[in-house]
Amino acid sequence: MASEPKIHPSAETALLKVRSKEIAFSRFRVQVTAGPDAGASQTSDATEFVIGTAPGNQLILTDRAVSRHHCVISVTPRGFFLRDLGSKNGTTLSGFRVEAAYLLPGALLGIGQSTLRFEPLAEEIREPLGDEERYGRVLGQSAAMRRIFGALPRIAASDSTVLIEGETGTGKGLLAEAIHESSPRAGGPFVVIDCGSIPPTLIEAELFGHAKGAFTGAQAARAGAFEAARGGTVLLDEMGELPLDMQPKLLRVLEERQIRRIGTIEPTKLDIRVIATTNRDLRQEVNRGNFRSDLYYRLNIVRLRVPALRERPDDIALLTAHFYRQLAQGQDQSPPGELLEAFMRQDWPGNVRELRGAVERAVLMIDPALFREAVMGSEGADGGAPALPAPRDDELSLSFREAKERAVARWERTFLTALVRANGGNLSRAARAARMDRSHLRELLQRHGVSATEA
Ligand SMILES: Nc1ncnc2c1ncn2[C@@H]1O[C@H](COP(=O)(O)OP(=O)(O)OP(=O)(O)O)[C@@H](O)[C@H]1O
Repeated sequence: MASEPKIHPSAETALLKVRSKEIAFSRFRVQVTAGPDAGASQTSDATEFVIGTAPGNQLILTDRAVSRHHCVISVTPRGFFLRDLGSKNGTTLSGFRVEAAYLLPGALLGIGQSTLRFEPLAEEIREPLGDEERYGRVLGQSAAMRRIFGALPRIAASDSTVLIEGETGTGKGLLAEAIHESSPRAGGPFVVIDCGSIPPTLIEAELFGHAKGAFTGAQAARAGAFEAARGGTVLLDEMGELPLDMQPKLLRVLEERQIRRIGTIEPTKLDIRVIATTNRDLRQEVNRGNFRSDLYYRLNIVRLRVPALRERPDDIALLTAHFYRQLAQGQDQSPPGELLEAFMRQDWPGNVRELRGAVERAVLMIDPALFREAVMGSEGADGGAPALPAPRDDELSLSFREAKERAVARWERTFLTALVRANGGNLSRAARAARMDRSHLRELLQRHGVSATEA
């Protein structure tokens, strides 16, 4: 993602104001002054304004040299931020090609054959901020998260398709689950389909199911994930990874609300709600030809963008305290001040997931008993090798994905500690023994707080 340049501080705050119960942001107008759409003009009514030829954009142009989702203008605390969305012919500002820039009043943008004039208005739009610092199991006290919490009750009550965007580890999956749990479908199933991890050859059968004998190995009829989610919600996780040839089939399901198992002719009616998550900008994927525009349009009914943790440092203390309470089992329940201070200074490229891992390591370092338990595990049946720890009671209420994530992290730590110990604390020997790349092992050890000597 393009880094945001600094602008004069006086231009800040006027654009996006956070008050105790609401957030207010300035409106602006974009007018086409030259090109095939000359005379067209549009005023913003949200914090994002997308310009391109696809339906669903805020300003839709017919100019054939313009991409489907060409560029976006966002209202940020620092200014009106213009970003090219990987368009084919690029975006210019006063004759210079730009990836991203802050716009000043009267700025002239060049896209395709068209020239557009940007003008801020003296009007503002207000949106409510939630009072609560949580929604279901999703915590947050930053304005960005409270803005999402403010919108969620309405979103959860509806049956609309939701697209959740955000970097890895920002909590998209947790948010999707919270929407399901506070929706009228809460009593129904919540089925997660990880589009990124199912091999392309299996994905159709996983989603739609199959009839008996539909292909070699199909000994019995089997329902797919969509049928399993009847009366509930389907989470299409990592939607951007869905192979292109599957996309029209999924589009049909969303449009017709019915599926056909592989090998059957009769359609089955579905009563499901769809939530999709992605850590890619699907608009860029549409421009690149990796994602179908019509499917994006179908998914993009309600769009939520979960900000990266570095964009909402106000959440770090709350999340650290929460994870600390969860993990420190019976110890002094508040995280040490120095830990918080150190955490506040970090960038967290792995977002909340990385923060959780760091808290877990810190807790283990502080409590030798917990550390021993994690390292020794319970004795396995295979002659004393540390077994994968059994799930803790509190983990049984987690989603399968989350519980597995935690178990794998614990197993990794157990394995690495034993590996380093068995090799006299020597990194190179340990890497050779485990047939691992030395720098990869070093990185893993650092992540888990296990030390080894470099020599
Ligand atoms: N706001 C939050 N409050 C409490 N826990 C959170 C929050 N955000 C994330 N987490 C925790 O962080 C971890 C990662 O969250 P999650 O799997 O939902 O992220 P994601 O954005 O879906 O990641 P990916 O794109 O990699 O699938 C989980 O353990 C989740 O419970």
